Amino acid sequence: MLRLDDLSFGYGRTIIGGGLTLDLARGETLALLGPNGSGKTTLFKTVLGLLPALAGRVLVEGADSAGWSPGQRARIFGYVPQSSPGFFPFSVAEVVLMGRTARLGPFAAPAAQDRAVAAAMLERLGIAHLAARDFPRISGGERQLVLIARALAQEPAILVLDEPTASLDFGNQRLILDTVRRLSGQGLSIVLSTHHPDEAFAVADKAALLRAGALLAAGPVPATLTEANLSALYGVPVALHRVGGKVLCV
Ligand SMILES: Nc1ncnc2c1ncn2[C@@H]1O[C@H](COP(=O)(O)OP(=O)(O)OP(=O)(O)O)[C@@H](O)[C@H]1O
Repeated sequence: MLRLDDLSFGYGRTIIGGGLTLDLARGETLALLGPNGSGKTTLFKTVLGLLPALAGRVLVEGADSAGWSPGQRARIFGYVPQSSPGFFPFSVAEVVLMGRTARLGPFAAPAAQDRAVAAAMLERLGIAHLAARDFPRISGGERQLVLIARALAQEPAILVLDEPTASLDFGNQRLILDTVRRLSGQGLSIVLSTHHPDEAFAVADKAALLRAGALLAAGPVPATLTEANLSALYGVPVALHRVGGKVLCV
């Protein structure tokens, strides 16, 4: 579905990272981990086409995405950026409907079909009851679900989530992770960044460890999220404990 082929990324002439080769199949979830400033968001923006690749390629089902229009990209990639306060002065239903913009022609207004898709995405995420609520007045966890619904309203093949659980309480973190798991089970490919290896163990099939813009390790979670790799990534001793079928990172 998605292949990063020897990709370099950065801002203008400033290279933040390079030499990345990664693969993501349909329905797979990839967790990207790395210290602050290691280049996770810059990499995401490059994959999404918000920044041009400085070298290498972003391939979607074998096709190089370099020349794609924003509309073409929006039909492949749904993006939920790092959490932001509830600044949209709109209802939840309107925020989700905005996700249909990429599917509309120039100057076209949303049609009944677009409203139906938006409503279906609210249902899919279990938040249909919030439709009429003011987006700025719902909880942080609910807002994150609404933003995921908005990205899904684009009907993308790949969902990119930048630290989707940051600033959420424990229960809402769980809610978002369960949602990620469910969506990948429905065939969506998902790339997410996180500062919590536990989360990668909980939801991801693959992990990529980014240190100073370079891949320290990448591959299936059990082989990649090892004590040695995580200790090297974060520069502190990391121990993994298995408790009730889950892996906890200490
Ligand atoms: N617009 C920009 N121009 C130049 N450099 C930038 C720009 N935005 C970010 N950087 C730099 O790029 C590097 C990587 O930043 P990035 O935000 O991609 O890291 P990150 O891994 O997502 O960090 P965090 O975990 O803290 O969110 C940092 O050194 C940052 O200062």
